[in-house]
Amino acid sequence: MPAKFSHNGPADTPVECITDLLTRALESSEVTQKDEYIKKALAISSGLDEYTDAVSTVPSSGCAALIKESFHHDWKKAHESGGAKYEHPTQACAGQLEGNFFKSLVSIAGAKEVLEVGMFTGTTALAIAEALPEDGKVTCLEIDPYLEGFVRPHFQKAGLENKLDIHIGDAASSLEKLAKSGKTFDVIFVDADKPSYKKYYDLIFKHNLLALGGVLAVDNTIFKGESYSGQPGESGKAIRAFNEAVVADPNINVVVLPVRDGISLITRKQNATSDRYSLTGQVAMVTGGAQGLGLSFAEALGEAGASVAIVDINGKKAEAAAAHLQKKGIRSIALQADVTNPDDCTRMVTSTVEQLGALDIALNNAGINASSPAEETSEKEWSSTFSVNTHGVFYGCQAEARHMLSVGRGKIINTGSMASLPGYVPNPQKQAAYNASKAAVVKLTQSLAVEWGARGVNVNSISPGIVETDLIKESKELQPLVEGWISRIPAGRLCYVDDLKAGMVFLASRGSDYLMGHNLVIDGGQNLL
Ligand SMILES: C[S@@+](CC[C@H](N)C(=O)[O-])C[C@H]1O[C@@H](n2cnc3c(N)ncnc32)[C@H](O)[C@@H]1O
Repeated sequence: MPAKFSHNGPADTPVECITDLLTRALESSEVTQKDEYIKKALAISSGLDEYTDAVSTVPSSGCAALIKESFHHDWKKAHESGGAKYEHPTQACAGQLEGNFFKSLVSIAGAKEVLEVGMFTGTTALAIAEALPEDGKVTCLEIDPYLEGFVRPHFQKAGLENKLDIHIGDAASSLEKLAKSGKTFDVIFVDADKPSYKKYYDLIFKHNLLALGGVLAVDNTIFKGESYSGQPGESGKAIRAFNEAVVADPNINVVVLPVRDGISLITRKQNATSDRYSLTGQVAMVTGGAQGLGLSFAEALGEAGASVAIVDINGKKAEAAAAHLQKKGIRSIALQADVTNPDDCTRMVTSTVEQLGALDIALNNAGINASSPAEETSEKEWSSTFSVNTHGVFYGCQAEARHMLSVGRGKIINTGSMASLPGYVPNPQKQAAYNASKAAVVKLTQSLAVEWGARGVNVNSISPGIVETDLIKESKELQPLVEGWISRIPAGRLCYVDDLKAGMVFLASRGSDYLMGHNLVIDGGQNLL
């Protein structure tokens, strides 16, 4: 009797053919026939790994040498002589096919940062390094210090040492340390002690170590069949529990591929709308971020998951603001820069990239607001207003775009003002220079959006209404104006900072990918009356 399969047809895969042959062998009472079935089944199973290796790309000479050395190293002696922590089994080396698999995965994912949990002799790490771009890195976590000495010379020989970062120690504490550094990874490969898999999985997602759109690959998730058949040992049981927990996680998609001992590919669900507003793993920079609206915007970006560089002309205040964000658990740095100086703008971008690893979001928010009757406005007030509010925004955009265009993505947001709107002029405040400088910001935003949009860089602006700040609450000159303003605001009140924060996150997130050159006016409807 042939075996029965869920598709109701004849055996269709190597495993089904083996199953069919063994079923026939079991049921056959004729010894020669039984042997014949078993031999055929054996030929299929024993030839599979060799065949898949043979018809997949030949590994580089560096990878081939490392695999060979991993299989032939005297691990018993290495352990007994006090070198290696354990007597590693040779089969711990994932081998040629997995090296090939990860090489392809890294290329398909366009990965730059890869994390391997459980390095052993680094054969997969080396294949990954070969596939990474020049500035890519494979970070390897390994508990046995002996293996670092084994692996490094091979990377050196391949000229790839600059792409290797090894952390020796228990993987769980290394993951905690990496999380503190704010790093995220495009591909993570978990292949260490099986009983700790669930712990590693929880740490990876708790600390957002997997970049948005990244892939987590977990090895040995079929675990010699123990995951679904027979009496599993400690590791088999752990893998069973791990697989059950992963498939029940509503936030991810998982597929278990029967590649060698099973590789699970796990990705975050991409269809949740809320995912599009997450800034997890991204790096933002906010000019004029040390106080007021700039600091609130920086807070909003940090609360949505971004690391934040606070840039301000006042370095001390920038440091205090960064410390304030750090206390809230937001990874933050402070940079002193004068946005009216193009060199400072270039430096704030390079320092952010150097210290935080990227620049995904830039908010050009530094601005000044002076008032005077137009007929009396001094040349100094006029030029300083334009110098900070308009020239500073342009120099910022320019420096930011040079970086963002080179990586093909980025979000630039400029702080405009309700005062920029064509049909509205703030009244009775006399601030012609300010109004004109902010109108220029909006036109600049539209122009840059048109120039850079197709190259992956979104440029938009945000124009807040009259925000209820301490300055307004405490100013004797402004207080009498509040009632008049409110009478012309359909929302019936001044704007709260919280009214603006979500708008800022929207402009910074993938949620606004199709929004270009838009001036997001959040003014309670004031410009309509
Ligand atoms: C299966 S091997 C890794 C094979 C490797 N990924 C490859 O592709 O060839 C497992 C490795 O995990 C390491 N390991 C085991 N427990 C660990 C732990 N708690 N923290 C870090 N590494 C650990 C072992 O020393 C061993 O080198």
